[in-house]
Amino acid sequence: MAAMTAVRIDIAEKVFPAVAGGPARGLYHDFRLEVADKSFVALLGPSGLGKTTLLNIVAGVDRDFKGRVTFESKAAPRIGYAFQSPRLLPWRTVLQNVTLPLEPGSASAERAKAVLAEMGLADAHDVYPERLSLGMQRRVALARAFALQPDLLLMDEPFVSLDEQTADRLRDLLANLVQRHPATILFVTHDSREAVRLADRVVVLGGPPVRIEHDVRIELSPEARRNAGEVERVRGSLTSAGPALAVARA
Ligand SMILES: Nc1ncnc2c1ncn2[C@@H]1O[C@H](COP(=O)(O)OP(=O)(O)OP(=O)(O)O)[C@@H](O)[C@H]1O
Repeated sequence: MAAMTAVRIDIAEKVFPAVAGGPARGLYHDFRLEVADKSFVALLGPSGLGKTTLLNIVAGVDRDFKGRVTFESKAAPRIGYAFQSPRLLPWRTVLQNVTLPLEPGSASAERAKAVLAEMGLADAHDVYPERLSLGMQRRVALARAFALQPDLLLMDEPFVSLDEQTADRLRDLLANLVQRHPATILFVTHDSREAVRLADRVVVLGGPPVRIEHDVRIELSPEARRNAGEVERVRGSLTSAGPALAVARA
């Protein structure tokens, strides 16, 4: 049975108007992307192409475009957004940062504590963000995103500017979170290894205007995803695959 679609993105036109004598920037023209329910889709593409703009459009933060974003299940879905920087409130504790976007109540607090425990942060509830390493702050940001139980989770290079070991540990934590709490995820990255390691579908973008150059299904076991050689093999096939060709390997 075909997977249910969670989100249909249809951008007929997205242009940033000219500023200070520079040219207008036409980023999107007749762009379409359908995201299946509970799928983990990595969007891979060069810097400045328009990936963050796409997430902002899907999040409803940027409404200045022609087209529409349709959520199949709900008219008002809950959308989580994890950014390049963790964006924690410095005057709130770790637990307060995670509970803040949730509905007040003991169920929310318990859920926040449970996700923090999954992230190895059970002892850090009362700590203020400035006392945490960047890696730990990123873990809090992930806990905050998952505690929200979003219908759609948007992630914009959430592991950028970390050392490789810390980034890899966070990728493991994210993969474990997704296994336990299945979610529909749109994950922007420059890093094709990261895309293959985490996603079940990698959409390689080119342009401008942004177009889908390759759309590749990744069917790797959790063990294979932790195997650098296996990730490298699939990564190598990403851009050799024709448009909309599936690379499948159990
Ligand atoms: N508010 C804005 N006004 C004008 N131009 C903008 C605005 N926001 C982004 N841009 C331009 O649009 C282009 C796409 O930006 P965007 O941040 O979406 O790219 P990106 O693919 O996410 O890049 P990166 O991977 O470097 O984060 C860039 O050239 C950027 O300078």
